[in-house]
Order: sequence, then C-alpha cells, then structure tokens
Amino acid sequence: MDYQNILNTIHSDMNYRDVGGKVASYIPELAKIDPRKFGMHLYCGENRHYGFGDSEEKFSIQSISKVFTLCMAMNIMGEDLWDRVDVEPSGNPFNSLTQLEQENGIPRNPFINAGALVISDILVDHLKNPKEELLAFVRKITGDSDINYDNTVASSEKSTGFRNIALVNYMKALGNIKCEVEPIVDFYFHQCSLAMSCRQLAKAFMIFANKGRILETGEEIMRPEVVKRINALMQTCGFYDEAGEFSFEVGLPGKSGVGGGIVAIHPERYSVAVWSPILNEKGNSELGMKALERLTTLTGVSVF
Ligand SMILES: NC(=O)CC[C@H](N)C(=O)O
Repeated sequence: MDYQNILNTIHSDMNYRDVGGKVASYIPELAKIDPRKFGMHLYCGENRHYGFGDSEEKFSIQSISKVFTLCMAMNIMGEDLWDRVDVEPSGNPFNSLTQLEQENGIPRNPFINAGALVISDILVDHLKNPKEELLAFVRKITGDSDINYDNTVASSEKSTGFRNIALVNYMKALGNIKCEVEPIVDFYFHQCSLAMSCRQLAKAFMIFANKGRILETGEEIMRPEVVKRINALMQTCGFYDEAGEFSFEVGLPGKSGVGGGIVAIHPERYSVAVWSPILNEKGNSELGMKALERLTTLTGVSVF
C-alpha cells in the first residue's frame, strides 16, 4: 500500500477552509491555537513512517489521554474496574452530568469525563506519584522521552473546570469516588494537558494495533484480552455522541480530544494520528474526521 501517496492526496485535497466549526474556547489556552494547523502521521512499524503538514508539532492531546489512563487502571484493577464504570456508549456530550443521577454515579464509560475522573480517582488512590508514573508510561510506549505536561494548559483548564469539579463532587456524594476531589482533578487536568505530536501519538497507539506489545522491543504492556476491551471501547465510545458517525464514516477504533487530535488504529496494520484544531459541535476535529474517512476509503480497508 502506498500510504505516502494516499496521505499526499488527503493533504492536497483538504484544508481548514473546508470546515466551519471553531477551535475549543472553554479552556482559554486552547483558544489561542492557530485554526489552520493540519497534520497527519501514519505508522506501520519497521520504521515505516508517513506524514504531512504539522505532524511533528506538539498539541494538547486532551481526552486522548483517557486511553492511557484506562490502560494503567486496567493493569491495576483487572475486571473489578467494571464495578466502578460501565462500558456503554453514552449518547450524550462528553461533559454531561445528567445520566449520572439516573445511574447512581456509575459513568456510562471510561471515555466520557465522568468515567475518566473515576479512572483518575483509581490512579490517585493506587499510585505513589500518578503524574510521574503516567508520564513514564507514555514515554515508554512511545519510545520517546521528549513528552511533557503543558502546565499552562493544565492551569488554564483548572481555572474554568467547574463542570469536571462538579462531576467529581457529585460522584463522591453517590459513593463512587474514594480520594479527595483536589488531587483527582489536578491529575485529570494534567493528563489532558499532555503535549504530543501526531508522530508521537501514532507511535504510542501502536500497542493497541499490536496486541499490547511495544512493537520495537516486544515488551508486553497489556494482555491481549485487555487490548480487546480498550479497542472495543474506542470503537463504541471514543467519540462521545458521535461514536456511531465515526464508525460509519471511518470504520476504525479511535479516540478524539478537544485539542483537535484524533488517533485511530487498524489492528495489525497501522496506527494513525491526525490534528486539526477546528471542532464540530460534538467536540471532535472536523477536518480530522474527514481526513480519516478519506484514508479508509482510499485504502479500501477498515476493520469492517
Ligand atoms: N473531549 C475532551 O477532550 C475533553 C477534555 C477536557 N480536558 C475536558 O475535561 O473538558
């Protein structure tokens, strides 16, 4: 497959003028990002890297980080994790509070904010220094030590993160949060502030296309049965109330973030990341979704 040729076609056929959404502004620091940014990187192992545009520039990965923390929490808790968080698509916005009341504080899935905050609670509860351990985990699976938190983005989100703070308080009232609220949201805002490029994200997510092993070293990070669960959740819940649309258009498991990044994997073939900060009304990168639709259409291959 001539991936570089396909990526070049996507790059020349599409740009930010094709979409009408807006850069996220509820986190003030994200509102400063240039809406014209557009990059994509595809990695198939054996040093086969293909990319274009701003694929080496770091951006705020936001909710994409929820896949990393889920992975760590599953390695700690095993199947007991599912007593604290469910595995169903929410059909609701990522920061919604309403379902929690009807469902006794058990979030629908680990990728909506409520679910990711329960995962943060678990990591804060079990790890000595969760921020350092998350950073070490991400650097290890990426094979790159040049990955850090963006403290300016983390404090910017903290200054306006009332909904997330409300979610933790509410779940604590309903008995699904063990630790204090402050360290949980501090950890959550930091995980969301992780700054990575498309190239780094494609490398990191290769473990989900490679049955849980780091491709280059063969080291097992997760058991294959854990990868099965995480990929299933990316397929059904990775795009909030647009997970159906992403499956329909793209046909790959993936995860988005309000920084405008999307990562998707094709098991045993490739891992791909795209970045364009303009979001649609569901909070997913508009151009990113279109670019990935082009990728699976032009290659003629998806998981379906
Ligand atoms: N969808 C997202 O990327 C949301 C993450 C963001 N940090 C928030 O909690 O609102």
